[in-house]
Amino acid sequence: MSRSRVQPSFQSIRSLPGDFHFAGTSDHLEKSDVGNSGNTDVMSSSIPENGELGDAIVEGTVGNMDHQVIEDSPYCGNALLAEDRPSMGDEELDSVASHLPSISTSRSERRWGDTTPYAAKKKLQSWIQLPNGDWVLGKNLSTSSSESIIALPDGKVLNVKTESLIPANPDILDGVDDLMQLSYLNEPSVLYNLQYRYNQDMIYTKAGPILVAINPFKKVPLYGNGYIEAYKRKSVESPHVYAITDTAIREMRRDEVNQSIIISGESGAGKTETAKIAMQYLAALGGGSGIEYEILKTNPILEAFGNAKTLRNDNSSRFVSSLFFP
Ligand SMILES: Nc1ncnc2c1ncn2[C@@H]1O[C@H](COP(=O)(O)OP(=O)(O)OP(=O)(O)O)[C@@H](O)[C@H]1O
Repeated sequence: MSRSRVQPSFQSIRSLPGDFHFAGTSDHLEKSDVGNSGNTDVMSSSIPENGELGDAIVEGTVGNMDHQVIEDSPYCGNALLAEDRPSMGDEELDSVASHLPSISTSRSERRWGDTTPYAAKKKLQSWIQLPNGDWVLGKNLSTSSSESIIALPDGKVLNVKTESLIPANPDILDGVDDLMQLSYLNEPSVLYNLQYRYNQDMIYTKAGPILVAINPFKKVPLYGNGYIEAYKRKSVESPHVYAITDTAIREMRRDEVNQSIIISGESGAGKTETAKIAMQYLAALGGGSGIEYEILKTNPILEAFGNAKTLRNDNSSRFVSSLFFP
């Protein structure tokens, strides 16, 4: 898998739903000349709301804190002004930034800032939510506790409220197979990671013990006997329904306790298909008579009677509702 950063055109992610706002709202943006940059929708119905990290404040206990600021600490309140930045390339952006009004705040104000000054100093990137709800990845040029200057991939430079910035993860974490590995676990970072993997047909991603599946609405080369054998032998570790099913069956045998796999998602998310993929794995593990496969083959007949076309799903399962709510 390529670890290079996705091209700028992919770096705008639409946030769903439309009425959802968690950090800054659109009024944090002081320039509204940012157009829509190529959006790619990602299923986000099951994505948790932003878990804002990095709000911790380290308080000194001895002496005068003003003299004890550790510059490299992410909790250091030192604002970084445009003129303080090292000139490592980006000359064009630097010159644009220098024409923007200088942003500076008092030391006491800066001390209580979050990790954003640290991100700016290290020339890290941040997510910014545009008025239309899209997330876009920008490069921190300078920041203070109240305002920051951000360069967008399309070359535009924005002056935004610092509190509206969401820290982005370093490039090396692009496409990690477990969201737990992300340094910053927030909505745009999760969406970006899922989209990055989805673009490479990696529709499964772990979130700790949970498996997140993005419905590909197309055939993906992730199933079949070869894969089943590989997961049985544990020769692959990529997140997969087969891996979840394998763990369940092994733990059932080991602990002699029944196991459950809970599959949830909105209509059309792929629950039924996922359940069928899990049953395919169980049938293969069962080996033996092949009766398992015969049972699985009856699915289309059952679906012909029990499924219905709905607005959200051409093949919506209606069995469960009729079972529990006759
Ligand atoms: N892993 C997959 N690979 C390819 N296509 C898939 C996959 N999962 C789902 N799909 C596609 O999405 C469609 C809807 O999936 P599915 O019927 O499983 O949704 P559901 O969550 O069970 O919906 P409902 O709650 O309405 O029954 C499928 O008919 C199929 O076209």
